[in-house]
Amino acid sequence: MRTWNRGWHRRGDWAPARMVALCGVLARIPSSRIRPSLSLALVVSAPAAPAPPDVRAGCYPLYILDMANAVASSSRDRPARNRGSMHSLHDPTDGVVITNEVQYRSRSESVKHDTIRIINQYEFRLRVGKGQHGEVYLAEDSTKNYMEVAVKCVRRKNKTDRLKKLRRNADLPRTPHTPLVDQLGSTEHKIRKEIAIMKKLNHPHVVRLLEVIDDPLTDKIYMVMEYLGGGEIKWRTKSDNPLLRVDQTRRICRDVILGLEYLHYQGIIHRDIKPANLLWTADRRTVKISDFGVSTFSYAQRLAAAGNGNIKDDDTDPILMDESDLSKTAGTPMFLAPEIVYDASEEDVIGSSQTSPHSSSTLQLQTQLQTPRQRPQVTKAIDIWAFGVTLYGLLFGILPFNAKTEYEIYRVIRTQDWSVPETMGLDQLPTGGRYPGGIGRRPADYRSLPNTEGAQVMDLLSRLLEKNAEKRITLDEVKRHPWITRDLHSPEDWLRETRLTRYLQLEPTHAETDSAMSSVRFRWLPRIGNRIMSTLRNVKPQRSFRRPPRQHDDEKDDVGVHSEPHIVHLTRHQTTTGNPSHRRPHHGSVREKGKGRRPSRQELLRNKSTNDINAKPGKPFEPWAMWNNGATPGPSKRKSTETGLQAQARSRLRSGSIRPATRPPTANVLVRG
Ligand SMILES: Nc1ncnc2c1ncn2[C@@H]1O[C@H](COP(=O)(O)OP(=O)(O)OP(=O)(O)O)[C@@H](O)[C@H]1O
Repeated sequence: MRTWNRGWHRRGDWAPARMVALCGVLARIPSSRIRPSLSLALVVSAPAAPAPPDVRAGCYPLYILDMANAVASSSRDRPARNRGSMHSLHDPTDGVVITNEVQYRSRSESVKHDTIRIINQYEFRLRVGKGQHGEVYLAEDSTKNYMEVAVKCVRRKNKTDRLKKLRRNADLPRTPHTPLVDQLGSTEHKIRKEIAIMKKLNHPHVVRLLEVIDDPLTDKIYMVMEYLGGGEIKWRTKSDNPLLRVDQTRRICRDVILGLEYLHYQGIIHRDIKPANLLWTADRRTVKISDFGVSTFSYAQRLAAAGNGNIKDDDTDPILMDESDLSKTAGTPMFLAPEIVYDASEEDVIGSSQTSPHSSSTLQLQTQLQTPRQRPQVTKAIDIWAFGVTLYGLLFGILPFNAKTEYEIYRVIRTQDWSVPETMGLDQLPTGGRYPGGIGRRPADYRSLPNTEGAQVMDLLSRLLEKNAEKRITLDEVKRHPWITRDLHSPEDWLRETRLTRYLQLEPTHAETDSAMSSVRFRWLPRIGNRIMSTLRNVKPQRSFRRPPRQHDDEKDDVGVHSEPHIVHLTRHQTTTGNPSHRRPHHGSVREKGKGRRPSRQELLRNKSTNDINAKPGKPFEPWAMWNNGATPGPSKRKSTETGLQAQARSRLRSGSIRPATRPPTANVLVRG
């Protein structure tokens, strides 16, 4: 094996015939023996080899895995049982583990006589959600002290894919120019795009992808994510009244703004911001943006946000480069921005005099709404609109634009103004009416706004729900808006501590990824590992998207800079509380397995989010205190904010009924699906 490696490396060329011959040889070697060293060597020692047209999630480890799979899957009859050790790789660019081998097992539970499904190291507990494309399960990672994770199981192909394939001429030859959607089928393309997007993301207010289990021999792809135990944000009662207090809504908004700001910096337009895609952590202190199923990567936006020198190589991933999706109507109708549902046949200046059934009689709105003459560009501003619709929903328990049919909703979004009820939030604060500064007027300077909650939030809403995308408020302005910073002791501190650059400093350096890779991949093959790493370094030149020189950091910025992302998030929150006793010393790169200490569950729960920046020492922040004060449903109703299944999962986990005291590996049955 070593001789081959040396030979390829020295010659530097790559004859296809040699490749075919080699594949034939490799196919006869048990797959467990050829991974991962050979597959890696195949790629890195063949720099001239063109990337195959069906590069999937784009980053080279997947490409590598595809090559390995091409070889491995040629021996389709290999028994699953003989596969040997799991084949997992860390993607050095983002730390997400890519596993291209699935082992299905099951175990009967001694207590309830349930059968536990096990996929690789993940023990499946309960289904916590079901989306359009797949199901999401609560699972536990047996290799990480039974840490809870969410596993999204998605079928590669669905019925519509098959129908589409039948309609197309399936025998047309593939060329490098064949669109990826045609090569992969639209469902698989969507999953791979979602994965490629999620792999780029690492932020405290964005759900983190931990592992992708993608075995070409199975029809499902598994996305292992951090588990958000608090479930979706519940925002309205059955009778369409708000469920959240106004200050709770503001805290949620602050988290979402920070998450969105990061997404946009990464060039990602989420396209489906709505309460159902905002998930609470188990302690309900932090909200994270989830569901990137219809998200799009915009290279132009990434360039504009990050600057040329800061673009990573994986930003040119072919699956991400397809921006044609942007013009398509995707997302949830009531949250769509006017520029998405633009209709050129409509008059461009529309006089509307609509009043919603919820508006007060003093608010007979007469307004001239201008829609642009030309089809406006679809940009990240659509997320800001959707955020505005979300804010409206959280405040009032209803949505600003509604109608009976989808077509009618789009017309309302394009042409009509919105109105407001007299009160907002569960605490029924007065709104003061839709136009605090007079009908149609919006002060240029926030300081001229009346200093009331109602006047400020109306101003923010009217800037978010601005029909002309070019005039819509930017996220940076939203962050500084007086309603967003209203209850902060020091808005300047908050703005400084939540600066985007602070998260970007957490990007792993080459040294960290190198050590992470060598500890995971090449512990048993150091020489090959070193050679591969040095080749990779040449292939992926060092970029400037790294920590800026330390002398420019102020003291607060220093906190958490070297920590592993999950810990750093907490450190950032600890910093925001200003409580130095919570600060965690640096442990160096936690990516180096076994080094540094992982935080205990108690520590994780103790940490606070930006939400509670005002929490006073000794008085723990409790965003859900309202549930206990008698005016609102009692503690048991607290569970109403969880999905039924999540509540069920929680109580079963608490009672211990779904986790035996010991975990004997009884009756491991391989049930390949
Ligand atoms: N990381 C997570 N932690 C906890 N629950 C989750 C997580 N991710 C998703 N869920 C739950 O599963 C549900 C479905 O997940 P998701 O929205 O990602 O699936 P989907 O197929 O993309 O759905 P959609 O139809 O909205 O596109 C969510 O509404 C949420 O309740």
